[in-house]
Amino acid sequence: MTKKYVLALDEGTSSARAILFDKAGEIVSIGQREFRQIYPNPGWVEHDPLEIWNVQLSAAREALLQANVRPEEIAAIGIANQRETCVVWDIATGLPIHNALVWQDRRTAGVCDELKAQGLESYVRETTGLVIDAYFSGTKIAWILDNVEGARERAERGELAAGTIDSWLIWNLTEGRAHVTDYSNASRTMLYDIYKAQWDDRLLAAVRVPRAVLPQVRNSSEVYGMSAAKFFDGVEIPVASAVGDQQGALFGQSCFQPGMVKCTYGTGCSLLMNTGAKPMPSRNNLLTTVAWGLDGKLEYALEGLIFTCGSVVQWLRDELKLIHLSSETELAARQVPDTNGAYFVPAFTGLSAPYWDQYARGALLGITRGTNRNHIIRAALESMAFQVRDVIGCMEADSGIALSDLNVDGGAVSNNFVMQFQADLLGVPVMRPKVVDTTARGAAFLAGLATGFWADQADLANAFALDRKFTPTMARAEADKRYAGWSRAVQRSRDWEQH
Ligand SMILES: Nc1ncnc2c1ncn2[C@@H]1O[C@H](COP(=O)(O)OP(=O)(O)O)[C@@H](O)[C@H]1O
Ligand SMILES: O=P(O)(O)OC[C@H](O)CO
Repeated sequence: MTKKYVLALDEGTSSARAILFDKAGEIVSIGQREFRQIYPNPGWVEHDPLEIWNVQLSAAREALLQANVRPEEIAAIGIANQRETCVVWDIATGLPIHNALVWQDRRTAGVCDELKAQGLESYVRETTGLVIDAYFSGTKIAWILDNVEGARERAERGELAAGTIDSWLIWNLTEGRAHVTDYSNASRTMLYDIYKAQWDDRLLAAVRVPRAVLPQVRNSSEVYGMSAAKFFDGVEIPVASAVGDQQGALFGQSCFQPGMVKCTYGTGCSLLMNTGAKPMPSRNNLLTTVAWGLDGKLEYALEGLIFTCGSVVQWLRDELKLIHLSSETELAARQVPDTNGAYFVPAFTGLSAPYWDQYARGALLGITRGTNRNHIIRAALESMAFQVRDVIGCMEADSGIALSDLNVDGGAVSNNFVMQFQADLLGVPVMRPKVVDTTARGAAFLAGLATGFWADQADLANAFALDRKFTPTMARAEADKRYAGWSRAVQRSRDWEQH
């Protein structure tokens, strides 16, 4: 039977999506399921790994059903995952020993302070390209081993497996036949030497993660195993890619050349600049990370990561109940010409790039008796764009490349107000593609390349089709004035949580 499609599993922070792509790189159908966000304590965020696996599988089946596609027609399955979120499970039963600790979870902030006190900061940066922060997986894996009775001993005996969500999904899809991850996901653990492409013994010892629990690190585009027959009507499908979702978006936007940048507005936001075959160290608190590994060769990226982006809108909806639907924010923001001097710093889980302040907390500043609902909604939306401007400034300084335009994607780019404000603030056009599910497209491309569905990257380089270009209209002086207010607001939110 001719293979007509690739199935991408996009396991994000808020939902699990499954998207079928055809040979032209166009979307054929989408299955999507949300899953529970679990907040056991302030600053703690968990997901139920079994729920993730179940919703991901049903999203995949839904995508097939919707388009009336038979499993035999699928060339490969690719995976793009929320990164850093980690699971520890029992090899014999395949059951998790604890909920997944999500990338947003701050419970290991104190451990990170200790690692800094041990003087490991420059070593971590020079080895992993990262800063020491609770965001990364390493200290989360150690926390689970230390807090589930008997787990550490069992881990040392090789009875447990740990991994990011890609590993967890591959393990389940292959029914335990593969315990693997890819270079891009490994590079988010704070345990992986991105220069030598191997787990780093000094960091494994310092963070206290036994090597035995870790997955084998493989190419981002490679067949890791076949999905078990029972999942797709008796048909086994090659599981052929794994990539961190942000890196997946870089690939899905066909940013294959050094200097190309994409910005994904999801729950969090991540800007990645392709820096080619050499890691580019940052002097401005950005991260150096693996973009992907192909045929044993690593390519790298510079990353500006923003913890809280689209989730401000979920917060307005679910906690403040200022809106019923995310899309209402656009209309509300347009009701007012500006925020009336208000700034919202969404440091719900501390501040990431370029501040890396674990103890910053959210702040609403500059409010007066005249501040209304629309001003607050507008300030929340503007915060996404201000944070992106923070990062772009650092990226330009590090790379010496001035941004000419910004390629965007992710769930929040449907908000035209945010996109226009972003263009105004940066003073460059914002380019929104027709396919904003670029994360999934990256995973599909990588899986399709591994199985010969697409011949090579050149086949994919022209896949970018523009939906809308947002051109800056705000005077530069006005944009700079508003940005200066943002910078002052950020300073007020810093080092708030007592520690
Ligand atoms: N119209 C909108 N305006 C602003 N934000 C939105 C809008 N629609 C969705 N979002 C935000 O986009 C995020 C979801 O984007 P998505 O790329 O699906 O995220 P993830 O991959 O993290 O699950 C949510 O945080 C949501 O609040
Ligand atoms: O789920 P997303 O798309 O917000 O992505 C989360 C990032 O991968 C976290 O590093």
